[in-house]
Amino acid sequence: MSEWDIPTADAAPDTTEDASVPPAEDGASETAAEQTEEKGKKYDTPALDKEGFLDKAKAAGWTDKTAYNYEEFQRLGGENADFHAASKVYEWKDEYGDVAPEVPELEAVLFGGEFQMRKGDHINNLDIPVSIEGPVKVDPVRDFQTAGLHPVMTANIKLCGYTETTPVQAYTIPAVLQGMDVVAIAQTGTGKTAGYLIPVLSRLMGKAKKLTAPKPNTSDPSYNPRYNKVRAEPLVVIVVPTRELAMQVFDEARRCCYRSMLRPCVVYGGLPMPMTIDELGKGCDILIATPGRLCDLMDKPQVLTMSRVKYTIIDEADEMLQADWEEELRKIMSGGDTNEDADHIYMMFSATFPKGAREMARQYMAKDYFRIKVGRAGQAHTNIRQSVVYVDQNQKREAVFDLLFQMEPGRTLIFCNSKPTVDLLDDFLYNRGLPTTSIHSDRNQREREDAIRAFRTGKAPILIATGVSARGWDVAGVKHVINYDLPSGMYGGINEYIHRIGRTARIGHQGLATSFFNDRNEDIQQELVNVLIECECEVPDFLEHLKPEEGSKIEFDDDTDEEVEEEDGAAADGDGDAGGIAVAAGAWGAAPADEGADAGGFAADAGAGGFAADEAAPVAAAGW
Ligand SMILES: Nc1ncnc2c1ncn2[C@@H]1O[C@H](COP(=O)(O)OP(=O)(O)OP(=O)(O)O)[C@@H](O)[C@H]1O
Repeated sequence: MSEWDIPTADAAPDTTEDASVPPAEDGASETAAEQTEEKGKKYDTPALDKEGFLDKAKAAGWTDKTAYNYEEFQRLGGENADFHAASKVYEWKDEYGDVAPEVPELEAVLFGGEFQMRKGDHINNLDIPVSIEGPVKVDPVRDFQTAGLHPVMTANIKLCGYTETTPVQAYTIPAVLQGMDVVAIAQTGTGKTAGYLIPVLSRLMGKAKKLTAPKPNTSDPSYNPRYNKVRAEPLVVIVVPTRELAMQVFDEARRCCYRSMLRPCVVYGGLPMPMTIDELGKGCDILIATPGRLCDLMDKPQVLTMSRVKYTIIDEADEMLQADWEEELRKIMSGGDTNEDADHIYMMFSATFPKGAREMARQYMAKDYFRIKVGRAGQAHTNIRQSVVYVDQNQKREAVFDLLFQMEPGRTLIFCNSKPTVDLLDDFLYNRGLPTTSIHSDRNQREREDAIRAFRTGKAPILIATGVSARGWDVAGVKHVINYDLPSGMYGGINEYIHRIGRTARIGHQGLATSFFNDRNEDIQQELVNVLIECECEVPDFLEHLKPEEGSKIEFDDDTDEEVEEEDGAAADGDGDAGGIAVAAGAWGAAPADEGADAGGFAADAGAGGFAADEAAPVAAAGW
């Protein structure tokens, strides 16, 4: 095997025998045919019957395909069955002191799952220089034990198996503990969720008794949701753009809140409203929500009040700052009965943060908010081996079928740009004996939850999805992401590409991302080449002409902010103080710059709190 942890199949299947070239799906023009000959390959799949394809898939090591079980769906109550939102959380009783006892059964569910992600062997490849800007210096924390966290939180982190902070966590933890508004940008799969949950929840743990609203004892057998329910008065609101991400953040919050007084709840579209109201009625300190459902609930003051909220966190913030969500976001940030006191802290997180979104974010944040950027906004990392192959439009189905036999079977995520393409490709691969499932926004909530569960557990290791639904997904063991359709401009462009490929190679694992390119994708070809070069991946021959000249720098459209330069100028005219600290901190895990550096590996001396030797590096250079 190469230095990559991505095993290929022993031998690529022989696709030349019994070849029958499938007819073009649409009337391919002569030009397209010529281009296919020039750049792309014709995929000649053996003509097999259904059984033949099934045998081929099994021989390659793919598991049996399992049809979606509609009978089981009905048996479980169809749309009224229990949803992920009803998953068990720690039940706090009044008689506990500050720390509640362990509950081994729940602990096994929360922390012992075989499908929970553990950090991989290539975590050092995430050692990417961090730049920060803020009103005060922040000492990065390298390990959780010395981070000043509540003992219950430290214990929960240990149960999660986290030993060291990731670069983004190293700065978010102390910044939040100091009570600052935060914007953080860091690569996909680098622990941004824990980066906000850990410090926020830890900070609340010490004060929960004082701050939280009274909750009923739901573990009491006499608890009756009809009579005993309370109004939800969350202290923390976390807004995420998709239902699946909401469930995932809820799971991480369930782990972080274990043995604490804080009760997490999740609400999202597709959940029956009575069930949502019942769950909130059990008491809610940490509310994870999709924006539409949250706004609906804000209109029901007997169910939810935002008057106690101390922390509002917007995950996948650049997505949430788009015009489509403007109304909802405005309402969530300052509408209704939202607590607008100065003690309300706002945070935004994402792997991509285009300049326009960064400008918009500023209007919601405190004047002196803390900014953390790991590498460049929208940068991928080198644990993802990106490959771009030319595939003519009418060859894509055969190409993806062929590709699935080139790799050792493993969890594979295939992205298409439209819902009909997802459905058609799922049918096509399923009928060829492959264990597929699919997800998009036209599926009902039960189907969506089932599809994700089947993919997570490996029952259906090939998941076909539209890109939009996949932001933030964190599924252990995803070896391969395939962009069946590249996300050209109208489908989110290069930022969408970064989020999609980021479903593999998370937290120190490695993975492969293969993208099918053809003439329809010319609008992102330059940015794609830039990303390939930045991540030290091969640029294919047909894009070679877009490589920058030897010795010249890659230009990323988005990497400088005029607003920051303006801000610098303004500060210079004013009190001469640039409004705080703006530095390029050292590479994570880099060799200490001098003997005084701590073992944490920051490229500066410990006393300087991890700032790099070139501490005076201006913000503009850091690319804010
Ligand atoms: N310090 C840590 N050590 C080991 N694993 C961690 C650590 N922090 C987080 N993780 C795990 O890393 C995985 C990825 O984290 P997370 O989903 O928060 O990434 P992310 O940066 O939000 O990615 P994306 O931008 O794709 O949403 C999760 O499974 C999480 O449990």
